[in-house]
Amino acid sequence: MSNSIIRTEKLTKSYGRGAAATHALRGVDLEIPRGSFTAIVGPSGHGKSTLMHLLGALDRPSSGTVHLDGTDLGKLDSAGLARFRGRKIGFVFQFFNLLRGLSAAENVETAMMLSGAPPSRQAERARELLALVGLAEKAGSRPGELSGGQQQRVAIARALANDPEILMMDEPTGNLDSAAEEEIMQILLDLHSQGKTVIVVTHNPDIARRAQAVIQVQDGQIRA
Ligand SMILES: Nc1ncnc2c1ncn2[C@@H]1O[C@H](COP(=O)(O)OP(=O)(O)OP(=O)(O)O)[C@@H](O)[C@H]1O
Repeated sequence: MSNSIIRTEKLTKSYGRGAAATHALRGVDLEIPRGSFTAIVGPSGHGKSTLMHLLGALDRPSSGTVHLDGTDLGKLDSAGLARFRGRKIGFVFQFFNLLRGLSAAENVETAMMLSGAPPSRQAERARELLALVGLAEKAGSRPGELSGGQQQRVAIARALANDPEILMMDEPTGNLDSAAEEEIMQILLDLHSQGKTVIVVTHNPDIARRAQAVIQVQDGQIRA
């Protein structure tokens, strides 16, 4: 097993065509070690989210390759890519993206719908994961009844539902106050110490300071 869980070569991504094209990534070579805690930082609009989307198989590059756990993502068709992504990666976004009409537990269970696990096991695992993020008491609450920090913890529990090796987050604390931000940070550090590979796109210097590795994206390239 390689020591890098993600490796990219000459990765580029352009949106649009011709004179109107935006060259969001312009040749990115990077490696992310298995089990590391990596922050992706850089000025707004310089390509961080685009990079995360390519690393996480949410989008395809214009050119170049991404190897994720030894698999060349460019060799997978759309269905294969979706399956691979579902197995390997849990995602957390800035605005939580929870389903408003469902309870916290049901939100976590939705991520397991395709796992084939029996519903009783899914319900049990949802409760275990909510307990892990300190929300055992709130399993029956809907997102509207939870604070921003609590909603983000539900989103983390959901991202962990299928026990992914990698957790990818785009500005997970961007919408939170500093107390909630610290709670989320502690959860991320715990997950990292349990062996998860944690990759966080962030403007938050506290997160970047506590990461093991920092990747600086500027003008669509990695700054050495
Ligand atoms: N779907 C899209 N269509 C067209 N242009 C896009 C698209 N997504 C991103 N871009 C452009 O690509 C460039 C990089 O955007 P990206 O979202 O990756 O930056 P970012 O560093 O994550 O920014 P922020 O910190 O503000 O979230 C920007 O110029 C943006 O306008």
